[in-house]
Amino acid sequence: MEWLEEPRRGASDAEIEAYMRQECSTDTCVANKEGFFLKWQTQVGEHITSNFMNKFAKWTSDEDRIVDIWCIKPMHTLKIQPFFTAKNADKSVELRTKGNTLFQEKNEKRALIWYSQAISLAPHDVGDVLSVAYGNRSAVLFHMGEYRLCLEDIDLALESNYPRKLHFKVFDRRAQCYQKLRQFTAAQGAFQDALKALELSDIDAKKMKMWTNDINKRLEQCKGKEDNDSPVKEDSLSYRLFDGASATHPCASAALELRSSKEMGRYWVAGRDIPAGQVIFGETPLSAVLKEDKIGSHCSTCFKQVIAVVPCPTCCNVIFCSRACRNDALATFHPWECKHVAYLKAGGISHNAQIAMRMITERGPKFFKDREKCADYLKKLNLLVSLEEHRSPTDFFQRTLMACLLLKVLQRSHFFYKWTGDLEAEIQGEEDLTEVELRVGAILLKQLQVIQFNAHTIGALASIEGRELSLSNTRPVKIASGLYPTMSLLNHSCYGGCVRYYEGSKMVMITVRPVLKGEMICENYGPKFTKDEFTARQRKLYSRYWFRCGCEACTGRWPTYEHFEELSSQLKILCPKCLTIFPNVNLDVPMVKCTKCCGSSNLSLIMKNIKENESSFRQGMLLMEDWKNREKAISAFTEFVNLAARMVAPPYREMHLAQDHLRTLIFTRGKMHTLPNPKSK
Ligand SMILES: C[S@@+](CC[C@H](N)C(=O)[O-])C[C@H]1O[C@@H](n2cnc3c(N)ncnc32)[C@H](O)[C@@H]1O
Repeated sequence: MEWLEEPRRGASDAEIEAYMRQECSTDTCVANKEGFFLKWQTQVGEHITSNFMNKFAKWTSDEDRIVDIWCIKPMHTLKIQPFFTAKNADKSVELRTKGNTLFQEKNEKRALIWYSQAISLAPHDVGDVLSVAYGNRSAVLFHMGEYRLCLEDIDLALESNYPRKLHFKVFDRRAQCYQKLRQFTAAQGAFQDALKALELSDIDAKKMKMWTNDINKRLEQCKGKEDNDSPVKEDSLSYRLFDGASATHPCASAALELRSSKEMGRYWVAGRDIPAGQVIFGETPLSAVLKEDKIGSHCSTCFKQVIAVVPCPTCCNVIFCSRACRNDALATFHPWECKHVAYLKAGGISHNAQIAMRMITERGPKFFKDREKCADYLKKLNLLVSLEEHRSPTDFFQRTLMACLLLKVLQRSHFFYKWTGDLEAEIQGEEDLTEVELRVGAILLKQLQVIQFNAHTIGALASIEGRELSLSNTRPVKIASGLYPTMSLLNHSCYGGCVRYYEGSKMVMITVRPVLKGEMICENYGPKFTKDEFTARQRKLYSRYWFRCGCEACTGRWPTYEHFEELSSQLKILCPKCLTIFPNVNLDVPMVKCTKCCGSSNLSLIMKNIKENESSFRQGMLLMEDWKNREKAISAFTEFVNLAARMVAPPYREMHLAQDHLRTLIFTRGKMHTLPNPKSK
């Protein structure tokens, strides 16, 4: 196995780049080098001869690669273990009791945390540990004014065997939630239920009288009142695609066209002039997975920050924000991941490998048994670059081994067949791949290649708890990563033309400068010309995405912000008629003639317009200081950019600053998250 060694001092650029490329590629496969995967890779690698590698290097199909690696006997010595935090009734009761104390002390926020942990740890199939924890948490949520979440907890408590003698309490709470939500008909029904349930309680006569009076009083308050029947629709679309939807790619604007070239692969261009501030994509991911550090705080299905945890009935590894999201996960990906995700993480597998796994588990076993569906699915995957032809045999070896590990875990999760009760026989049998297993293995391998170059981070802006809401008090946070096949066809430019924000996992892409008809629309993959030097950008892009960037910022060697001052006196002024740069402008001569269209223009008038337009920029700067004025600031910067692009060619400092601000401001359109305040306990 020939892995490149870390280059020594004095190594050539080519040697450094080749090594960096190998390391970046490994990072997309293996996240934690201390995990067991790399050790297993070394052990298996010891059994690989140069003959084997020569043959392996020649394969052009992923199925052949899987078969080859699967046939290496020593790789089957790896024992796949279920590894997950199981339920614990005693611990759950202990945590609930702590929650009770905090609630009595009116520390609702902390009580909510303890109750949620009690719920996560409570067994789902025995006694009333779970239901009582839900019932208690519903009381906290009621006091916090979270009426919808309170209603959900009451349903969950009742679903999970809440003690009959206490039903009157949760029915009364349910009725009060409806009352607060101004749903008086439902409230009256629930108060009646509470009165009936009182008969099953074991409270003494005095308390019974008190409860009956209180419930009747509240019931009276609801009579004759009109229901508020316009519940807020949370998930309605808040954007409109510029020019409507494309006929071939419904999540893209009709103003976009797909082109391709040998050097650039496929890329999107503007089919007509597109101004700044327009929505050009709105796409839901093919699959997406939460980042590891968000698993305890965000919903594994919809990625929302969770207020009241709804757990998996079996493991304590993941959380959901609602029954709907939990049920969705249980009906799709989670049963196959539940007992092994923590094991895979211990192995050190990358986030990309987790996405590859999710792409299989989400679709479920039935899907992969259907040959035609799989062929269609592969066709879709094959539309995305995998740069197969540029991969080294060692890269393929590592990626194939990772696909085999994921396949082994799927086998152990009984993805392919039902549990037979004989573990030894099962493990033995699994060494011979069935047709479906081989198909899934090959798809896993393809996915691992594709995700490397096409995955997007799903991010949001987070405010800091207890601090005033302002841009300076927010931080961008990475929530998840996913695969967006249509948007993935956007190529990179160090001077990107569009930015994104997220509505849940839906990615919305907006132009931040005008793009003329026929021009390529690019996003920025990370290295920006304003912040990163040319050589660093080139190296990063080559190592991570395997291409040499030839964007205008690279070919023109545009300066970073740090060196902009030297440029300010050399604005590249454009002919207002044909947008060609006037060469050798002399500001002392009032009229200037365009070398392309031969039109004459008044230079001092153009300069005056440029200065006037900069007042929109300054207005944007003032507006963005106030959180409430974000949309107004977006409008001011957008107006500035649209006009500036017709007067001055980049690089133009204010233009790029405005685009940076637009990026931040547009990000605030997504759902805000909160980060704990480091100063509070
Ligand atoms: C997310 S894909 C973009 C779409 C891709 N061109 C295709 O045909 O599917 C990323 C890959 O596209 C290529 N790419 C992106 N930007 C490029 C650029 N500016 N010049 C050349 N190739 C680029 C690189 O191979 C990169 O790994």
